[in-house]
Amino acid sequence: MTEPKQPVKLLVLPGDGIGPEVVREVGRIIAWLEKKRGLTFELTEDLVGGASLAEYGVPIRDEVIEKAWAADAVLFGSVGDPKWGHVSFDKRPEVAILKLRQELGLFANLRPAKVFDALVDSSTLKPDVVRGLDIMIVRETVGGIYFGDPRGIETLPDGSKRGINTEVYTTSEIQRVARVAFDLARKRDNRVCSVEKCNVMESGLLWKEVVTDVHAREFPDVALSHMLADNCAMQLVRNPRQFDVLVTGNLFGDILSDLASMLTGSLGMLPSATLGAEQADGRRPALYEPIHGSAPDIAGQGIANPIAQILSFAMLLRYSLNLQAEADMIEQAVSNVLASGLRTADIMADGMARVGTSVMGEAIVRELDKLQSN
Ligand SMILES: NC(=O)C1=CN([C@@H]2O[C@H](COP(=O)(O)OP(=O)(O)OC[C@H]3O[C@@H](n4cnc5c(N)ncnc54)[C@H](O)[C@@H]3O)[C@@H](O)[C@H]2O)C=CC1
Ligand SMILES: CC(C)CC(=O)C(=O)O
Ligand SMILES: [Mg+2]
Repeated sequence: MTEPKQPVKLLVLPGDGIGPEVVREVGRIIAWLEKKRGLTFELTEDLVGGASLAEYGVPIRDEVIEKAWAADAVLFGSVGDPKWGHVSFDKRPEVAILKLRQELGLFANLRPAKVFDALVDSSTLKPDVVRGLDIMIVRETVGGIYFGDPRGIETLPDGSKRGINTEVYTTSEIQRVARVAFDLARKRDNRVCSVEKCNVMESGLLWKEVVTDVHAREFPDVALSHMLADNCAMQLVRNPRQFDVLVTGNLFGDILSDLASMLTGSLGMLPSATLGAEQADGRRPALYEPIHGSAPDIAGQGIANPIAQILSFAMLLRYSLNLQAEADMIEQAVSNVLASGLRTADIMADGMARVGTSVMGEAIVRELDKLQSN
């Protein structure tokens, strides 16, 4: 993969709650890359989620999907606002991210749970259990129970109701995400654990069969294991080091990655990349977002941790633009700032200096300056 044609076209969708607060901090890093690394970015910003509902009456416009296709990559904040709790299900702010994933075919959501040395004491687990921990969760994102039919809320003859969602996975949906996981494993510790509930779900049984088949045919050199999702939740807390790459469906991946974030210290630390299929012209649609949501409980206070968003941007540089040196620099700058003792509230510990969102962002840019001059 060669480095990108310039200017790099980014669609920036800050969204709701803390989304705009943490995306703003990426803006500083983009400005730094332009000034100090000679890169040029063409940024297009638009509204999604509750912000779009307020302005346009829909969580996302078709025009925004078109802009996402035209961009080299999408940088997404988060969506969701309790203010819109009354709207019908298909108009909720969260539809914006579901629709982007589905329309762009973003099926492989990479959620790395990596523990920074400086944060071993912030983890929910003992330092020795998490030191050096580096897990990659590969979550399928356009199938499964978030999208299956039938769905809805039906009124029964007696006036009571039933809510329905359906877990559906097809062979090809499982094959393509399994290939992503096996490919990633080959560049890491060469181990994949596939997670489902084949003991009680047919979709899980098919998942296991297809992953086993893809492994045997295409990736026999990678060590493959299987685990039921409930056990996996427990094992992630008991002994997370047993995992290298986890591959799983939409719902289990959503839950297990929020759980894994606490091994790293906070939900505010976990970035993600969501990748689609390579197109005929060689381009691959991709969206980068933290795994957290809009955090309405802390929105507007300037205290959100911007690191998950900043690390998501580092993933964008790595996966969509092949700017490995710049991605490495950002990750190193985050590591150095944490080592210097700065902490947002969510990762605060005794003896450390508590800072807000923008001071953390500024400190990371200062650290980039130091790395550049070394
Ligand atoms: N991709 C997306 O846009 C996502 C959207 N959501 C939506 O976000 C809204 C809020 O959902 P919640 O369940 O509260 O999950 P959440 O992820 O927004 O927050 C959960 C907890 O983690 C904290 N937290 C999250 N990010 C943080 C950060 N960067 N720094 C410090 N603390 C942080 C929050 O303050 C809260 O206490 C909902 O509407 C939900 O649907 C949730 C997850 C993903
Ligand atoms: C659609 C999102 C709100 C679901 C979610 O929590 C996520 O993708 O992490
Ligand atoms: Mg989630």
